[in-house]
Amino acid sequence: MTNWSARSWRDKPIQQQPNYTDPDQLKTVEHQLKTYPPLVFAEEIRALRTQLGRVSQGKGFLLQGGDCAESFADFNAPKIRDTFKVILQMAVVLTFAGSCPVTKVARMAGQYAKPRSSDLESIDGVELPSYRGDIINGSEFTSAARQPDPQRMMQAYHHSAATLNLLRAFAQGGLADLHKVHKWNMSFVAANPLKDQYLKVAEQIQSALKFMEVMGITAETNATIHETQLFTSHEALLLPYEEALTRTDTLTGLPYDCSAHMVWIGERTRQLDHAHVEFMRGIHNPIGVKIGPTTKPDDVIHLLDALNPENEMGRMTLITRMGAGNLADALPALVRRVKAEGRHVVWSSDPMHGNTVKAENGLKTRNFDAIHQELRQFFAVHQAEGTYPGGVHLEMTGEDVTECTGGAYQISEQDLTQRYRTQCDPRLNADQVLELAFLVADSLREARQGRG
Ligand SMILES: O=C[C@H](O)[C@H](O)COP(=O)(O)O
Ligand SMILES: C=C(OP(=O)(O)O)C(=O)O
Ligand SMILES: [Mn+2]
Repeated sequence: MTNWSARSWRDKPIQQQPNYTDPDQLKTVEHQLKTYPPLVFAEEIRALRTQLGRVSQGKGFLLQGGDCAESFADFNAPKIRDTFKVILQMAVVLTFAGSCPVTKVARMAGQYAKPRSSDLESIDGVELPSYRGDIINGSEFTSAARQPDPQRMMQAYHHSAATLNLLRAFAQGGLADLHKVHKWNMSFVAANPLKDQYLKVAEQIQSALKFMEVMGITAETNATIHETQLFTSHEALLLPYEEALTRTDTLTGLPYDCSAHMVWIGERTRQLDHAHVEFMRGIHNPIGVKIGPTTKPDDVIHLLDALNPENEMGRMTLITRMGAGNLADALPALVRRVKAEGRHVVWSSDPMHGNTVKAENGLKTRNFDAIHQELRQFFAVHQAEGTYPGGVHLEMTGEDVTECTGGAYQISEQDLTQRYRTQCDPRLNADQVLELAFLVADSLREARQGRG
């Protein structure tokens, strides 16, 4: 790797960073973080890369999801448990529909830094710096809270460590038992106003589980029924933090960003000659890049050249976030070019960020039908181009929030104020996530027809 170091990004232009006023305080925090244990182990990161390599070949599916922004205030076991549960519930439906392994990657245990459209927020004539995620500043609309504070990086580290600890316990300690997860899904279906739509798939899963049980494949005899593997991810936006957690793996001698298994570059910070691309090109994690509706085929190829010059499998996930109205026009040219050049990528769909609208009461929201439509179009484009729709990337929570409109419970714009709790963007609630899983089950089944 030519002229790369974990700090070489510092010589490049950079977007979306806080202005820390006390450079000594920042240095102290960075120094401290560099001495702390990594949050994840390089061998786990390689395991995820291997799985994503299989996904890129059409032999699996990627499910990535969680909060838009995790919050320090909302940091508790039920919240972590409920999001974990809903990721697993969705994964069971997709595993069955696709007849393939589903790689689960949470936007958790580190999703604390946010890029913003505007540097300033103004309320009733008062203007303050925008909230940029709990790792940077506070969301309360006061001048004190909005000051970026480097100490928040330490808090983010400790919150991430505790979250990971609980996720690992849930994944291995019995909460991921396939039968349990399926029972939750049956309860979801039974209570849902549109249950007739979802019942068929749920009953098919029920029969498959029954068949396995009769054949002697049970939680007692088979660990895969009882346990699962959940990886973590976040947008690697705050580079002083990511640099401090980048470590040289003793087994391979290669640098890994050990703040999470997978990290991604956002739509706003993926300029080729800027700091984020520079940082990401040198770490050996699997990485994602968000791809918006104005992206040109050349842009994608240049990004792949910079970030994956050896065209290694499992390294790159292209996360398209086009908007339901744009995807059918914008995606085919990108897919064709990547295919023509024989590049190995996982194509994943983020149907959230291109579908954000402002409700009449001023709250940011997204409509369930637009989200579903973008996903359907994503599958349709790949079907038409003979490429593989490899994953979905969702902003979601296990909580019963009212942030996205629509779905079987027909959340209206007026309902949004009831339980609007997000720190940043509107998330699908548990019911909406599962509905989406059942609705895309058919598209996934079709996409996977004839694949091993
Ligand atoms: O999560 C993504 C971005 O941070 C978010 O969509 C930006 O939102 P904004 O347009 O309110 O700044
Ligand atoms: C900031 C995000 O997305 P994008 O970069 O696609 O806007 C996000 O995933 O929260
Ligand atoms: Mn978001």
